[in-house]
Order: sequence, then structure tokens, then C-alpha cells
Amino acid sequence: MNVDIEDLHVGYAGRNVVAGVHLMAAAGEIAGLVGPNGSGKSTVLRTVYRHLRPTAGRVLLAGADLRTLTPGQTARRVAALPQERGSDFELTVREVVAMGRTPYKRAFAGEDRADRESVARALAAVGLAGADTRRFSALSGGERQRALLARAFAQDPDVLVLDEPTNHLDVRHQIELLALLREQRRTTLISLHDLNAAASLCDRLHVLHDGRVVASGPPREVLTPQLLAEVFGVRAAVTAHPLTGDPLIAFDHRQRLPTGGG
Ligand SMILES: Nc1ncnc2c1ncn2[C@@H]1O[C@H](COP(=O)(O)OP(=O)(O)OP(=O)(O)O)[C@@H](O)[C@H]1O
Repeated sequence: MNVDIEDLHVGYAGRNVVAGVHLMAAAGEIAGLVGPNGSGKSTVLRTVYRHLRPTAGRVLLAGADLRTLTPGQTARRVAALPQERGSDFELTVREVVAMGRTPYKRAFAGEDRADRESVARALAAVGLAGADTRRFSALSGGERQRALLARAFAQDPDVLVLDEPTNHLDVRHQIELLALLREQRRTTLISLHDLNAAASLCDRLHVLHDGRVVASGPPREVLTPQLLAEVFGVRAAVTAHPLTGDPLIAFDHRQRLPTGGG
């Protein structure tokens, strides 16, 4: 299911922080949103999982305007790992993951076999099968992240929206998460700060700067030293990863450059 965002304007308390954004993810593609702090990545993603309503422009799922879908229809199509991650659930890990099945259930209906299988698959996928009876609130930050990702998988969505999912994860779990997303082959919109992870994972990148998209395309075309200097204010060389051939950004950690804003 492809996602198209057309001329999106959205913000908070009457102030647009995103203005005129166009971006897309083709069906089955992983599209990355990268950009400096405050550039609008989370704000764009919040419109896709309907946490925020656009002030102008449209979000289309397989050509259908999100506004024409009911909340239930949206929940069966789109699952999100938002930046606001609750820590106060007095639920077990399994119960949190099972919340992902809610869009498929009638009120007060119990779990059926398909639900149980879906929850078990999602827990196994994120490596938490053995932790299902633990309290969510007692998990580490990275474990919570993985439980919430499992909840999104259990929702069996056409579109995954992930806001900084590698936040809190150690390097091994980061790599596992990227592998999992590649395997899922779902249409995915993901924001990432780690540009090397984004270069390795994403089919397409959209670079945001001050609430606008300033570059879009395959990572190797988008992530140039010039863009990194202009948008992020860093000096970097871009080479090919010696093991994978992916674009590899080698940052100069001794120097920063003036930026145009942001
Ligand atoms: N809940 C909110 N209320 C008011 N302003 C907000 C809110 N969330 C974000 N903003 C503002 O909107 C702008 C874009 O923020 P957003 O969180 O979308 O950026 P981001 O690119 O995701 O940043 P980061 O990389 O720091 O997560 C910023 O100026 C931010 O201060």
C-alpha cells in the first residue's frame, strides 16, 4: 500500500512547523525521513498515524485520503511506533503486544487463535518471547521499544510508521531491528538520526530541513558531502562500506560547519 503526502501543512497551536511537504513511500518500500532536530520529521509522521490533522494538504493511503477512513479502518492499515512511548502501563509485555489486535476485535470479544498466533509471532520477532509475563513498566528502555514494536507488528498493518525506533537500542538490537524491517517488506515510513543506518536500510530518503523536504531519492544520490554540510552543518566524506557496499558516511568529529538554519 503506497503512501503519498501531498503539500502537507501541519503544526501546533496555529503555527505551522511543516509547510508544503511532498513525500512518498511506494508499496513495500522503506522510506526514511532524516533531518536535523526540529526539522519536522515527527510532525509529518504524526499526520500519517492521525495523531495530528493537516491544516492543508493530504495524506493518501493507496490513493484514498486518510480523512475518508474511519479510525478503525485506519488502525487496520497503519501501525505506529510513536516518539511518545508510555512507560506507565501496568500491563504485562504480552498484554501490551495483544493491544495491537484491538482493531480486529468486536467490543469485549476474547482472543481467538489467530490473535494468539499473531502475538506470539510478534513477540518472537523482537526477541521477547521469553519475557511475555514481565511487567512492561519494569522493562529497560530498549526492551520497551521492542515490546511496542511487537505491538505494531501484531496489528498486522499495511503501513508501518516508526519514529526513531532505534533510539535506546544497543548496536546489536539496532541491526536486528533493521533486519526485521527488511524482512517484513511492509510499506514503512521511518525517521532515523543514524544516517549510516538510514543509508543501509532505506530504499528512498527524504531530507527535511526547517519543515520542508530539501532532497528526496535513493540514499546514495541524496547523502552527498554537500548536503550533509548544508543541512546538518557537518563535514563528512561519503564512501562505500567496505563490507556491504552501502553508502558510508565518515564524519569529521573535530569540526562543525555553520548551517543555513535549523
Ligand atoms: N507537541 C508540540 N507542541 C508544540 N510544538 C511542537 C510539538 N512537537 C514538536 N513541536 C515543534 O515542531 C517543530 C518540529 O518538531 P518535530 O518534533 O516534528 O521535529 P523532528 O525533526 O522530529 O525533531 P527531532 O529530531 O528533535 O525529534 C519543532 O520546532 C518543535 O519544537
